[in-house]
Amino acid sequence: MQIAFGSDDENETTRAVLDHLRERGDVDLIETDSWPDLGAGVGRAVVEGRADVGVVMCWTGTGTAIAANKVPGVRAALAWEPWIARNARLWNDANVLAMSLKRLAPDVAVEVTEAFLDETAPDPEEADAIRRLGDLDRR
Ligand SMILES: O=C(CO)[C@H](O)[C@H](O)COP(=O)(O)O
Repeated sequence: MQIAFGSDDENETTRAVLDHLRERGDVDLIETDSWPDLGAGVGRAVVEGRADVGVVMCWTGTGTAIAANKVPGVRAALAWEPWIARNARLWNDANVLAMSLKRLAPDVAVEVTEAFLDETAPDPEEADAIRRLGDLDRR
């Protein structure tokens, strides 16, 4: 699996997530300390096919999620617990995971990341809703 990863700061939580991502696949590190550029850079890596999924982190997780979602084709989801991450994949076909590097403990952030990566395909029952999300990119 190719994973694009970007974080605008570094701490125990980001290091734990990055270590986990490196166990799960090849990591393309997007490096800039500007969170809008970071979110968009990870988003572009995903929609341009250089990565299967992306993971973004900033203090809140929200700024990088918003920036990633500005890239047409990105479905970035902010998650803080595994259930949210898993269902963002299943029900929203999320292709970028966003997390707060300040508010998640390292083990929780790794569990959230694992849940996100473990779900590899959306729920077929959500196909129509996911198609409608794609339509919004084209309006
Ligand atoms: O959480 C964030 C954006 O949502 C940023 O990480 C936070 O605002 C710090 O950014 P900067 O160091 O550029 O001021």
